[in-house]
Amino acid sequence: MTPITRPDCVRRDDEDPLAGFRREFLLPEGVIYLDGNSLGALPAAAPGRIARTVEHEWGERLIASWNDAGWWDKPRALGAKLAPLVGAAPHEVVVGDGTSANLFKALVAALRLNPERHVVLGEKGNFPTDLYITEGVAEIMGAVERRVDADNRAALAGALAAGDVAVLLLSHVDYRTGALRDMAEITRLAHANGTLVVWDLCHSVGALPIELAGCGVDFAVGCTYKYLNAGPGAPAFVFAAQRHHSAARQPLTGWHGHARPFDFSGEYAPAEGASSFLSGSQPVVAAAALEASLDLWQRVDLRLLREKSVALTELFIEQTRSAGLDLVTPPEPDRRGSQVALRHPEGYPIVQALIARGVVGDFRAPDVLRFGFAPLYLRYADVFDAASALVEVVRSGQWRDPRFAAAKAVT
Ligand SMILES: Cc1ncc(COP(=O)(O)O)c(C=O)c1O
Ligand SMILES: Nc1c(O)cccc1C(=O)C[C@H](N)C(=O)O
Repeated sequence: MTPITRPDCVRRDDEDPLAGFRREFLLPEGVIYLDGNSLGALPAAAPGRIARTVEHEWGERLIASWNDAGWWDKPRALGAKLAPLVGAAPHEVVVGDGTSANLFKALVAALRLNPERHVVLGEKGNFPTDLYITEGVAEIMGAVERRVDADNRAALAGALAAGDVAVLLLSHVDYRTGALRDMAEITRLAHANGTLVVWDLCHSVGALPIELAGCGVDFAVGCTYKYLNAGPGAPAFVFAAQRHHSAARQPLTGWHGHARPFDFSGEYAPAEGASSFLSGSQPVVAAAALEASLDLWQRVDLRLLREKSVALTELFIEQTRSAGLDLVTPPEPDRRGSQVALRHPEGYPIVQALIARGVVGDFRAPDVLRFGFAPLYLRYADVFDAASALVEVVRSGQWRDPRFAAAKAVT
């Protein structure tokens, strides 16, 4: 195979149908940002949208904005905008609260829908908040928590076949390895065993097309600050399948999830659709950034996004092969999300040395170097340069410089 050159990559950028989206993000000069799987870049439209919300809607229009600016309905309006990105109907998704809180609500709702069963099946090595929330839910609900290797189909099938699993919680894409799970097949397997499924979409939404309704998923949650670029701590979302709307009962029954909140009634009555998953007042200013981002996402062809994502990850894997690091991410493109994870015992200083050169990836203990590929603002030439930098840092031993072994950063 002829080696790929930088001019080849520049040519691919020239032909890239998604190339124009890069201009819709504000990116620092001289930085190749491969951490959009942790915190996405800033959409150029977001600062203006936030300023309008603050200065006009809040500053001038004050309380009237709950109605006039659509603040009250924002969780539903944003849910409807997000719905096509996850293959759901508009009324099956609401935006609000954080991923952890929504996980809590979805897991309790699922347990209540399957009262004869008492096990919550999670996955070994899932993102810690998923594990901790599951533990908390199990304790409160008098349920039992079990964990399985989500990438071992026989183990998963065996755990489900036990016949006592009320709900299965899995990440669609693993935050550390980047492994993509077969949502359709696993959901089918769970249902065949009488188990409901909650999918965590944090690392797949905005990275690839998702078909929640098509796969028959029961519930799903996800954040909006990674590939969806809504900013740090941006409101999350929750999906509840239409068929569960009448029976599902989430536990944080606040007034924003009430059927008639302005009756100020003393009794709770759930709102229709996924709206019943809302609890209290939502962060309207933060929602403005998400709205700016989702407006941009309405124009994204998810098939092209996935094609480019696969091409970028392929390119990075190919071009870093000579560095000799172990590939943690599945080599088959259809089994990975939009990230590449590599293993090296000195991963931390290697990532720091790369950051010093303007290539921003991250490190996850104990030894994983993670690189996220956001197809809307990354160019093929960026990926080529980042891969060359990694190979050079590893080969030259530059990472041994004592300044790269400094105290570990929080992210
Ligand atoms: C799989 C997964 N779930 C949940 C979260 C975060 O939850 P929260 O948005 O509540 O901090 C993350 C990342 O922070 C994650 O990677
Ligand atoms: N949500 C984060 C935060 O509030 C602080 C720092 C990092 C994050 C992250 O999103 C981490 C990310 N989920 C990960 O996959 O590691």
